[in-house]
Amino acid sequence: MAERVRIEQLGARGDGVAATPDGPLYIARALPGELVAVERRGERGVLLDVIEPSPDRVAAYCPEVGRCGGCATQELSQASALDWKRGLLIEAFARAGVACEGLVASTVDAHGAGRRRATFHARFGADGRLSVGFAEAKSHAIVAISDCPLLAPAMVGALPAARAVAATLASKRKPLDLIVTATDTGLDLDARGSGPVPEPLRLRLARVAEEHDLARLSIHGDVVVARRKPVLQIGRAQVSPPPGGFLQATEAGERVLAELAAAGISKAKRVADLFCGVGAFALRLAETAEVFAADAERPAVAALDAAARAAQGLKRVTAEARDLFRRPLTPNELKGFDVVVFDPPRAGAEAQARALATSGVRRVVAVSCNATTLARDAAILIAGGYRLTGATPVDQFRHSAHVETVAVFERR
Ligand SMILES: C[S@@+](CC[C@H](N)C(=O)[O-])C[C@H]1O[C@@H](n2cnc3c(N)ncnc32)[C@H](O)[C@@H]1O
Repeated sequence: MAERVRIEQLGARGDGVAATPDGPLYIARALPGELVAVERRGERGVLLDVIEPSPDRVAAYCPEVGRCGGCATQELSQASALDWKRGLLIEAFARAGVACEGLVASTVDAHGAGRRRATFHARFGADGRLSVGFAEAKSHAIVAISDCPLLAPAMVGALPAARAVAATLASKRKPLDLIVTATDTGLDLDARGSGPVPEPLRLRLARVAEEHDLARLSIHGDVVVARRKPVLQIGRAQVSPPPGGFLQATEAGERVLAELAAAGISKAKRVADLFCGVGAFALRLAETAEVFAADAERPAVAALDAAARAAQGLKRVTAEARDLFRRPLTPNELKGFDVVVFDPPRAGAEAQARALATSGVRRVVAVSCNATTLARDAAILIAGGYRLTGATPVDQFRHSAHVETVAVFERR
C-alpha cells in the first residue's frame, strides 16, 4: 500500500531518509525536502511518485539509474552533491569528537574527464547467457550495460573488451571481475575469478587482446600478453603499473589529491609517503623533497622505484615493501621526517596514527577514502598532541556516496 512521507536528509549511502513512527525509512532516488509516495518493504521504501520535488532535483542522464548500483545520486544537482559530501566529512569528524568548525573547505570536484578505471562483473546464467556490467543496486545481481557515461573517453572499448575476455573464459563458468584501466599506451585488463587458465585458452585470450587492441591482458596479475607496456605519466616520471594494482579512479582525482598533498608538505625537505601505491604522490613530492615511500604491494613499490630511477630532476626516492598495519614506522624510524603523508585503504591507518601520535613529526597530511576511519585516526593524532589545521573533501566518485579527503595536522 502506498504511503506519503517527507524526506529529511540523505543517508550515508545516498538514499533519502524519512523519519516514520516505525523508524527511519530509506528511499533510493528521493531527495531531502521532497514529499514522496512510497511502498514500504521493511526499512526500505520503493519510490512510486515524487509529489513535491526538491529544487535540487535534476534529470538523470543514464537509462540504468535505479537499476545499476554504480550511481546513487544522479538526480541530485552537482552543487548540492558537493555540499552533501562536505557534510558527510563534517559529520564523521563530529562523531569522532574532532572539532573542525571553519576548517573544512568546499568539496573539490575531481571527476575531470571521468573514470579511467572500472571493475566490470561477468556472470553466466543457468542458460549459459553471459551478462557483463555493474552490480545492481542493493543486490549481487548484475546489470548488463552497453555503456557507462561516467567512464573517461579513454575507456572507449573497455566494455566490449571485458565482454570478449569473459566470453572466452565462459567454459570456466565462474563469476569474473574484469578490472580495466586506461593507461597512456592503451587499455590494461586484468581478469579475476577464473582460476588457472590452460595454454590453449591463453592463446585464445591473446587473440582477444589483439582484436581489441589491449595494451596488456592478465589473469590474476599473471600476464597473458603485453602488446605494449602500460605507462602512466606521474609528474616528471613514467610508471608502468602492475596488473590490477591500485590507481585513483580518475586522473583529476589523482592530480587534485597530489596537489593538496604537495601544498600540505609545503617546504619540507624529508617526507614519508606511506601507503604509496605506484607513487601518485611520492613521484610528485620528490620534485621538491627527498621521499621515503612504503606500501604492502611489492609490485607497486617496484614500479615506483623503477620510475623514480628513470626520471630526470627528482630528489632522492627510497621505497620499501612493508605491511604498515602490522609494522607501522616506529617513532624512532619517523625521526628525521619533516612531514608524513599517509593514504591508507578504507580501513584507515590506525597503527600508523598511533605511532605518529608518540613521534616528533611536525606535520601529518592524511589522505583518505573513508571519512569514518579518517576521523578515528584524526582523533588518535589529536590525542597525541596534533591539531587539525584544515581538511579538503574531494569528489572523485561522482553520483556515489564516496568522498576522499586531504586533512593536515600540525604538532601543537
Ligand atoms: C588508497 S591506496 C593509495 C595509493 C596511492 N597513495 C595512490 O594515490 O595511488 C592505498 C594503498 O594502501 C596499500 N595497502 C593496503 N594495505 C596495506 C598495508 N597493510 N600496509 C601497507 N600498504 C597497504 C595498497 O596497496 C594501496 O596502494
